[in-house]
Amino acid sequence: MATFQVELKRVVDDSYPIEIGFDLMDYLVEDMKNGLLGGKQKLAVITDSEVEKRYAEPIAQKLEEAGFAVNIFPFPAGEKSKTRRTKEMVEDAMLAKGYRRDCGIIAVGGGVVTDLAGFVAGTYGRGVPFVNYATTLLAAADASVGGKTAVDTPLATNLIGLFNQPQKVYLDIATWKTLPQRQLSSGMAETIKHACLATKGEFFDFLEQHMEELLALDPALCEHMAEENCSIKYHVVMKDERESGLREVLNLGHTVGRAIETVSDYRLLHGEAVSIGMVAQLHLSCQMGHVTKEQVERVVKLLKRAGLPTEIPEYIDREALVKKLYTDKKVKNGQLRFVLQKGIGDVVEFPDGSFAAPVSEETAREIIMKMD
Ligand SMILES: NC(=O)c1ccc[n+]([C@@H]2O[C@H](COP(=O)([O-])OP(=O)(O)OC[C@H]3O[C@@H](n4cnc5c(N)ncnc54)[C@H](O)[C@@H]3O)[C@@H](O)[C@H]2O)c1
Ligand SMILES: O=C(O)C(=O)C[C@@H](O)[C@H](O)[C@H](O)COP(=O)(O)O
Ligand SMILES: [Zn+2]
Repeated sequence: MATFQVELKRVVDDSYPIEIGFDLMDYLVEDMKNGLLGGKQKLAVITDSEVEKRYAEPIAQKLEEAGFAVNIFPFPAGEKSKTRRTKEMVEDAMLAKGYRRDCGIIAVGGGVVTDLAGFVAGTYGRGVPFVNYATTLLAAADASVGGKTAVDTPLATNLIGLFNQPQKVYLDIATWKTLPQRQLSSGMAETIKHACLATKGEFFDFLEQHMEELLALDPALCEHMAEENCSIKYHVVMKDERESGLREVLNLGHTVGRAIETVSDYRLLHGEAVSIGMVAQLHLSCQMGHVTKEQVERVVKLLKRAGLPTEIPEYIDREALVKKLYTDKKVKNGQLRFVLQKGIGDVVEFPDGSFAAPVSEETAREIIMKMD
């Protein structure tokens, strides 16, 4: 018998910039000309059917004019496309067009596109570089930053994927003007989540003061919101990229949120599901003495003003919802775990340094059954 030790102490610098502003396509092209994505000349623009004409085509055209070889790989818009099947289809289309390891990927779209394209990038030819060009509030607030990439399976969302950081992220606020109101509200759920878990209430106060103006896309206010969202998210990611502890705070509202998203068969958008999940965690946090009834009401009121649901829809089978909670990635040794809000703008940290509380199935069921 012999034992060898393969020493692979890799020092990786995965740092990257995030550009926030209006109409950022020309900046992307300039960056590409200056060697972003390692100077790769063959580029795959991955997008969805709704975003293709408006944003992916102009980006592809500008890149072609700058001398790059570009093809667009679109898939049908919507969460139901975030699957292994779609990933395979995109990959096969890229293979057929001669894309090999010497290519780069540009994800143009919302969170479904950035999650899927980032996953494709992580496995294509064992990994090629990519950038995210976010075109929804939700992707700008959350999905395009932090390197969680994944696809859904019939069992639940995001079960297959990898941590894979982009080379750069562009948050183009100008794209929000074509977003349907329901999608804008969906992005507002992750924004309110951020306000509930960080900045000690400052960001929450801002959202309370300006919700209607934000939904009406006031430019300066939207820019501030985008910057706050981004700053909250990347500061957490910088401290705990692979979710060994602190990053779990970004999962506030997602224990019930992700479960209800699947049980609704995606009738609920991600942010809508998170909104209902936020209400569930608020009830739990209140029951455990971490938030007051008034604070629960304050958050629920803001979610409603953002156009978000705060009640479990009638068509949801609540017992199925309780079972689905076990697909959550925070589950440890079969134990459900919830991130809990502490007042407004903070979360509960436990003495062992963890950020998710063990919660019995009975307690989780009680909360879910009691909710409106
Ligand atoms: N990786 C992460 O950290 C993270 C964080 C939060 C959410 N997510 C994931 O993000 C996804 C939700 O993202 P989403 O809400 O952006 O969904 P999405 O990508 O499906 O976009 C929503 C809809 O808006 C359309 N659209 C996109 N940009 C548009 C624009 N500018 N104008 C008009 N229509 C536009 C899309 O075609 C789609 O129909 C979920 O799959 C969720 O799991 C990931
Ligand atoms: O970035 C994170 O970490 C998050 O948890 C952000 C969430 O808003 C996002 O929905 C994420 O995709 C959820 O991940 P999962 O690990 O619960 O599947
Ligand atoms: Zn989310």
